Amino acid sequence: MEEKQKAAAVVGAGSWGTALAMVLADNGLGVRLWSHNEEQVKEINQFHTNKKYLPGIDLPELIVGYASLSDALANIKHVILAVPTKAIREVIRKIQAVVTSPIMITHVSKGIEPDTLMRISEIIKEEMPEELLDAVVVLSGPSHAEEVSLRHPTTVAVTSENMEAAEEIQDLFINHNFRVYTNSDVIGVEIGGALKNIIALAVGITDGLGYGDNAKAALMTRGLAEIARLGTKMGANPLTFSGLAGIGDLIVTCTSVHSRNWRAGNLLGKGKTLEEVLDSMGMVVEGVRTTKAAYQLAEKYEVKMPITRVLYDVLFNGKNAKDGVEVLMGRSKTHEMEDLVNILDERNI
Ligand SMILES: NC(=O)C1=CN([C@@H]2O[C@H](COP(=O)(O)OP(=O)(O)OC[C@H]3O[C@@H](n4cnc5c(N)ncnc54)[C@H](OP(=O)(O)O)[C@@H]3O)[C@@H](O)[C@H]2O)C=CC1
Ligand SMILES: O=C(CO)COP(=O)(O)O
Repeated sequence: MEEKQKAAAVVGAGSWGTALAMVLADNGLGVRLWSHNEEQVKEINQFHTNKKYLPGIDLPELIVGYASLSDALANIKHVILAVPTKAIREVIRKIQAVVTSPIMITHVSKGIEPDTLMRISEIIKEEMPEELLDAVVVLSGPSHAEEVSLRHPTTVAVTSENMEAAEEIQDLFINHNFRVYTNSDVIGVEIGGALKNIIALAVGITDGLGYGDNAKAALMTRGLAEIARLGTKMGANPLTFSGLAGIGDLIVTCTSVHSRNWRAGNLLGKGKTLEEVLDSMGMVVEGVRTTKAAYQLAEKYEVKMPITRVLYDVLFNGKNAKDGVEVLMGRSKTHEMEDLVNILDERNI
């Protein structure tokens, strides 16, 4: 039975929200799992499953499905926000309309809003009245829901402008299967988590084209270089990109069969259109919108992001994927580290 002081709410019952609800339930918390889909709520409460998003997994009984957001959030301090980036604003507006006392929001989504170029923590702070927001925490890192739900060893990082809040969330989630580190670099953690999806799409494409591991390693390494260049120019700590939210998440997303971004890229590389691919996925492929946002960020911050630019042309301007690889391989010769070193010099790091 849920005790009021030992409960948390997870908003969004997709694969990640449900897997994280399981971690919290394993830690003894009553978890209110909100979904906008009433049928799914019934399934969670009647059968303790969420078959569409985590097939074959039995959910702990401490997880209770809620169709009413105000009931789910009543007397709750900890809210875990687990919807795709494009739904964040809409859902935050719904949350702020029903909460009456301050909440701590932990967001676990990986994206950047195109056009506004805002990170998710910035959107949350813009939409939530200050008096209702205790703190915003970000949880990110190499963590496929499918493996977390099987209680396989997983590591993530949490960050916040309020490090006491980040430590509170570390305590809430950490257990023997799910190890949580703190990191004080909010920009780096959010940029690393969002932009690795672009590179996973690109790796999926080259795998789909039949290129091998050399191409994969090249995209991952040079992809991390361009993520680090942009992130550092935006104010991130460059070391964050060698951590869980940087290289860690890049590795898992570019190499795992679970990755929706890699799978979508793979289908594109095999000749499917973007529309066909997105229709067939049934789950969010964050990297597509993030490619647009990162392309705009590269323009704004005047940072070289060749992989992002080529992927943008493949996704949105009809460029042939093989020609895109030609463009990347045919660029004028350059130094491996010089651009990042120049950015570090500009920032006196
Ligand atoms: N899956 C994973 O392993 C991981 C995912 N993430 C990140 O977590 C975020 C969520 O991803 P994930 O759970 O995988 O996505 P899924 O596609 O698995 O699920 C998304 C969930 O959000 C719901 N949703 C979509 N739009 C709205 C809306 N407007 N209002 C309310 N609910 C909505 C969906 O409902 P419906 O069923 O009706 O579509 C679904 O329940 C993404 O940013 C992703 O990058 C981060 C780490 C790991
Ligand atoms: O972020 C993830 C793993 O850390 C999930 O990646 P996908 O969205 O590509 O499945």
